[in-house]
Amino acid sequence: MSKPALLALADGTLFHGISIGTDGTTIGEVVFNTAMTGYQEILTDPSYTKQMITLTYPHIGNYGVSPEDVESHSVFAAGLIIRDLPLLHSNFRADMSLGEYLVKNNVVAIADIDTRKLTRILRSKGAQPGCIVTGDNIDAAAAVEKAKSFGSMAGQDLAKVVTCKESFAWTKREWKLGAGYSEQTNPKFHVVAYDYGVKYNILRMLAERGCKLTVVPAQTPAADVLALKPDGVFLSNGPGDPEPCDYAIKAIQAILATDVPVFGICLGHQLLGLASGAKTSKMKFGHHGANHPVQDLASKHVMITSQNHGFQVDETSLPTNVKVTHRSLFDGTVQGIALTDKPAFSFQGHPEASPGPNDVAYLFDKFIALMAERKPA
Ligand SMILES: NC(=O)CC[C@H](N)C(=O)O
Repeated sequence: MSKPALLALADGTLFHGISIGTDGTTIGEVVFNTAMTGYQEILTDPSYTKQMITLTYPHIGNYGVSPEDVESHSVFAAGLIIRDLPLLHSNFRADMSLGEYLVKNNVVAIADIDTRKLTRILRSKGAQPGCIVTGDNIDAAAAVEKAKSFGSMAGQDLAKVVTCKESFAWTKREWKLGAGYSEQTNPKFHVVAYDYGVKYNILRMLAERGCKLTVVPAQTPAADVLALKPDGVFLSNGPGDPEPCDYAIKAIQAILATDVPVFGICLGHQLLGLASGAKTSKMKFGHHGANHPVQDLASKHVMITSQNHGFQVDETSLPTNVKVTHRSLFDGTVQGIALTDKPAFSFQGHPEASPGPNDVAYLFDKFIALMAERKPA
């Protein structure tokens, strides 16, 4: 028999359901994600630190979990909120069910709640703190108070919390059916990647395109990075608010003073914006999903993209040497920028997908082309 569970929002709304993960209490910012698949990649994306994810697709867990489908070394999401966990999963790659995985990874999670109602609340009022409690005799008023105690994501520097402790090398390439992951044994470029909470598929896609990578902790000074003589510097995705990451902004400014190509994704995009003199702000409920249309303003192509962010680069704050390259067709917000006087550009969504469509993978090729231009074969 499943134990009861309660999701309490800071505004006092209560959702009664069942516990499908570990027993306990968790708090975080409640967001909704519209991806239909990819729950394991989402749970292990470090950008979700301190966030509880509502998946709007009603059946979550159909294909179980696989040890190969992780985006980092562990689960980072603060909790999972779903409509229905199927009794059975079916997938030749799976080694356990989603429920078993949640217990094994100490994730507090709730199912059997009206996720459509919850999403409508988050959409109209904005993302807000929540608390999941499991067990009998739950004190709902105490759960609402716990939710409120979370405060806001604004002002929280979480990149330095989730980053690697020491630098490491990465050579693993993209996953292929029948072959799994292979190694990059003949690299042409050396990329130093700042780890603000990096997703593995970004590293895999760079390795696939001929890079060997040195992943460095978020607070590594620019001088140490430049001493590694990189052909390019990558700024990763990551959790929290970009604005308090002053060490990163300072390091990026020092790297921009050279002619080394720079590519940023998500938090890395926001940090490139801040380092260039732009401002960032918190969005109402952000973008989380795998079905967001974004336009490349140069080619006019519209791509369906993977998204996961709650902050944005403010267009009106952009200095004259930064141009907008991509725009969200949902709300018109900035989705990509490029410096006009430096080989530096960034994307707000997730070109590495995982989960999601691969429409924006060409940005990795663009980064490779910038490095190749500077370092002819
Ligand atoms: N995926 C990310 O890198 C997210 C960036 C940032 N934490 C935001 O929420 O906007």
